[in-house]
Amino acid sequence: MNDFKAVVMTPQIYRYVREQAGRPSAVQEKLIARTLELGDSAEMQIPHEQAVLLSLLVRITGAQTVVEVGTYTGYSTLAFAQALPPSGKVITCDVSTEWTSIAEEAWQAAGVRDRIDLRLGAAAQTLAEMPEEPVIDLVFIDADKVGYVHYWDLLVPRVRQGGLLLADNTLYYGEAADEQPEGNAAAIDAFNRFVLADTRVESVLVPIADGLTMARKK
Ligand SMILES: C[S@@+](CC[C@H](N)C(=O)[O-])C[C@H]1O[C@@H](n2cnc3c(N)ncnc32)[C@H](O)[C@@H]1O
Repeated sequence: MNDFKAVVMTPQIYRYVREQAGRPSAVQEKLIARTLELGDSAEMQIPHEQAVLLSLLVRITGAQTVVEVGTYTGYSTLAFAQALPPSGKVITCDVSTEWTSIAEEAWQAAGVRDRIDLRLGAAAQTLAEMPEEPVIDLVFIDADKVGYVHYWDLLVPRVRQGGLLLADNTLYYGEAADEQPEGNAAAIDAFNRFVLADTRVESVLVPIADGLTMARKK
């Protein structure tokens, strides 16, 4: 077995990867453009190929109930909602009315607003207030990096057996792999170690976009 079997990403290879994900819809194009107008924060939006993966995961797992931590302008929420059956629901948590009002316009335009339950407030409190029954099919953690371990601990008991947990930015620009990561990269490295040691799940870190940890609850 090769010790090193990975493609080192270049702009040309990345363009090729993006082409394989197909084109964003008109609503997605508009949301990407509107988000870019926000300036630096736009880098928080997941790339389109990752949104395609999130939609596929909803369809493959047959998820009905999705919980997302970190809405921003709603690109990932939209990917979940569009893949859900009409009876499905995405509960999405954020603290920003400015960013989520942009999201709400896009969800409305895509005709999926009624599948989305936006909860404004600190995610730790929002999640703690959810019933403790294991009814969630899929979770996506994509908010403040120092909160990941706590969000994970609040969510694992609420996910059904066989359910899927996803966490974004688990490479953190590659800095999580530094010998002595700092700041958010250190928080992500601590999260990655926590997940690896968590006997409630089986997991893998997939090097798509900024790194996506995927875990199945045992
Ligand atoms: C990386 S962005 C989410 C990107 C989004 N998933 C997308 O695809 O466009 C992180 C979001 O987490 C939110 N956030 C940060 N700290 C939070 C907290 N304590 N509780 C809830 N949301 C928080 C921010 O307001 C921001 O919108």
